Amino acid sequence: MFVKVCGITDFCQIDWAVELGFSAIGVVLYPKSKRYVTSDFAKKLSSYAKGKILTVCVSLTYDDMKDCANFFDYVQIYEYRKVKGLIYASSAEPAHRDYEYFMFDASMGKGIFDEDIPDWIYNYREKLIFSGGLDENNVRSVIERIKPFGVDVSSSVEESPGIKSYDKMKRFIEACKNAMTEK
Ligand SMILES: O=C(O)c1ccccc1NCC(=O)[C@H](O)[C@H](O)COP(=O)(O)O
Repeated sequence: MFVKVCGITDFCQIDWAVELGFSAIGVVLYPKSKRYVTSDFAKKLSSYAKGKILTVCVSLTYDDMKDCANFFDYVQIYEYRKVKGLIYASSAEPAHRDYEYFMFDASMGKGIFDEDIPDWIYNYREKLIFSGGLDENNVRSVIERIKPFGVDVSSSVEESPGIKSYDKMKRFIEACKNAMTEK
């Protein structure tokens, strides 16, 4: 299963993600985020990660990231744009199908899990990355119930705003792996 850890702000967090078996790291270019990194630093993180793990640059709009988008494997944005490697993120049903993946996300890094999961989401399973308030305790039921292509996490694997925790990342990925193997 595809598991992305978002809001990576340092090289050692990339090493942890690789060692623990995450599929992708996200780097946030939204200036108001507590996980914001500059475009120059985002490029350094991406070139450090290249070949070790998939890389995603994340912001609300493509304009926030356009000068470093080409350094990443995917771009995750909350608007629809015809761009290479699009992960289209929204909490509403997408009007287009022209994306690599659709991320269901109403949280935008706030750690909010909404129990009220819409029925239309099941139509998008094959390319669905489920996100928003996931943690080591609730991810299993999401995987079992929705059977998404992938999941994404940020807040619950942090020890303080913007700083990831190795132990929490480990417990989260283990919960994902257990959900996939212990059926
Ligand atoms: O992480 C942010 O600060 C952020 C800011 C603006 C847009 C998107 C952002 N994050 C996107 C992600 O992929 C998060 O991992 C996703 O929203 C889930 O976050 P969380 O609920 O904290 O696990």
